[in-house]
Amino acid sequence: MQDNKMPKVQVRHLTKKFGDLLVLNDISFDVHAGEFLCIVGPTGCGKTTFLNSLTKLYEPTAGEILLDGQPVDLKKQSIAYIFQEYSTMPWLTVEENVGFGLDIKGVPKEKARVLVDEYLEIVGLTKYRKYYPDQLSASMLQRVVIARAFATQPDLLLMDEPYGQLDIQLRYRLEDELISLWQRTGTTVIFITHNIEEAVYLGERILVLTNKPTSIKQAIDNSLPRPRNIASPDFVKLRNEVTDLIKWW
Ligand SMILES: Nc1ncnc2c1ncn2[C@@H]1O[C@H](COP(=O)(O)OP(=O)(O)OP(=O)(O)O)[C@@H](O)[C@H]1O
Repeated sequence: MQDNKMPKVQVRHLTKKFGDLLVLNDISFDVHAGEFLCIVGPTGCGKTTFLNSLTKLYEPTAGEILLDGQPVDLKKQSIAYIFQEYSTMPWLTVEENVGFGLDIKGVPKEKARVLVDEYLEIVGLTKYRKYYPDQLSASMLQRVVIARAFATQPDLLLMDEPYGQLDIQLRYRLEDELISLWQRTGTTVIFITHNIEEAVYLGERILVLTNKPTSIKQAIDNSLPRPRNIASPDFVKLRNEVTDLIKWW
């Protein structure tokens, strides 16, 4: 049986060097099951290196990352990854794109069909299930990617600046949809962004990173009630606190 108190992710003394370049410098933190954690840090501080260490693309120079108390093993544990570039497959329809991760995981066809239907419905794409990516708008493409990630019911969802290129209105809408999916599914999410307002809008906790060699400058709890209002005095106060911590300029 799973220990409910055990953190979902345990990062212990994670250090990563490329040759002589020290990028991640002895980083330790936990992510709780079902938490939405935002990480903000300056350009080039090693956010992608951190995610690549989580997904085992890079071996840490020192330290370790545990998922559910075990060293990450992608054969047994699933990590979904959403980044800025739309990673839809142009030769597959919307429903095939959403089902792709389930196929890879070997989910039986009937169960996969039910999950695809459910997640298409949640993101409002049921009507477009037979469309191909080049027939969709930017927001619809992003919804396909989100539906595909959540449908696999991952142990952990990593998001790397997914809305960095989108216009602001669309970003707000997609952020709200993301929060409602997260609340509905209880998925553990690590969300990386340069955007302080986005981090305060989304995160239950915000890790602020330093410049390279990167360590954690501060972890800030964010218990602002949802839905959050970016113009409310409490929101602005917290956003200013995070901004003050980040003297990148
Ligand atoms: N495979 C690699 N080999 C050598 N150096 C690398 C490698 N990957 C990353 N680096 C270096 O590590 C540092 C951190 O890069 P990384 O891409 O992780 O930063 P980032 O915080 O994600 O950047 P950005 O904010 O631009 O997305 C950079 O100085 C980069 O040049």
